[in-house]
Amino acid sequence: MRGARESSDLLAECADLVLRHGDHLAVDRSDLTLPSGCVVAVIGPNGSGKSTLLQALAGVLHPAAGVVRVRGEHARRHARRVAFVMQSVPAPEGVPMTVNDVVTMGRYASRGWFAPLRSRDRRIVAEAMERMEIADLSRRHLCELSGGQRQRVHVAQGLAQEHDVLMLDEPLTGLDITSARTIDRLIHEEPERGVSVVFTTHDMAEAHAADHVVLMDGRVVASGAPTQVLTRENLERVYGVGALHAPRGMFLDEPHEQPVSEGRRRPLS
Ligand SMILES: Nc1ncnc2c1ncn2[C@@H]1O[C@H](COP(=O)(O)OP(=O)(O)OP(=O)(O)O)[C@@H](O)[C@H]1O
Repeated sequence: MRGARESSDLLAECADLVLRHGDHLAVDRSDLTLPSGCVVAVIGPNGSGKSTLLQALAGVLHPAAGVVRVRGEHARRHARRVAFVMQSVPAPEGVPMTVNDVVTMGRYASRGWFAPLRSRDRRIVAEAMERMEIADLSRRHLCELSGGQRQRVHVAQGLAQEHDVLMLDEPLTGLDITSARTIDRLIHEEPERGVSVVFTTHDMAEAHAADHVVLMDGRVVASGAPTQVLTRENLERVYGVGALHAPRGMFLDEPHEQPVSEGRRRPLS
């Protein structure tokens, strides 16, 4: 696989990728190249293969055909360096785990399950909780938290790993503005710390604010800068003509309108 960029600039390369869940074809033959050190948003309708693609990039789903490379390695080999936060994990009933316990589990990926925690591990856990603004909840049980608080706990668990890629499956879905803002800020801060971020979303404004967008519809339909991907033609092809009430600035190929995002970043406020 050879693109315009050198492999060192690339987060991921997929060639002739086919992804299945058992007999079900979820992602048909697709090629994809993702740049490193930036924010990648994966968008598309329900069932279009966004989560499935993320699972393959995270190395937890093996391709039925084709190759997925992350930082030049087979995705499975790179999986240890990926913090993967799944979509709305339910709180386990009757399991008395505190927020601190759950975030600390993030350390086991690199420390192993039985190695005693060192002060560095505790510091990393504390910092992850600070960043997700859940330090005051650290002694609360997971089942006592709201959905948004729980989502922040799971993101903090991902942050507590030694990761160079953060993958988040619909991290903002169903969240109140405080939780969404905290996670949104983190998504856009991570590249400054050398971490690449890939997340799935249904939020068009979040896609506009990303550095790179992948549009899915049972395969990769388009991939590139938001201005190249979020065009009227592409979005109508995937979501259907006239299916969307298009707010001002939704189609980035219509320059007479003011884009939702200006510059690299459009923080939630
Ligand atoms: N574990 C599974 N077993 C069988 N089929 C699955 C499984 N997970 C997903 N699928 C199917 O694979 C296809 C892609 O699903 P996927 O979850 O990747 O879509 P998505 O774009 O993330 O959807 P959503 O926006 O609704 O979360 C869908 O048709 C879905 O029904």
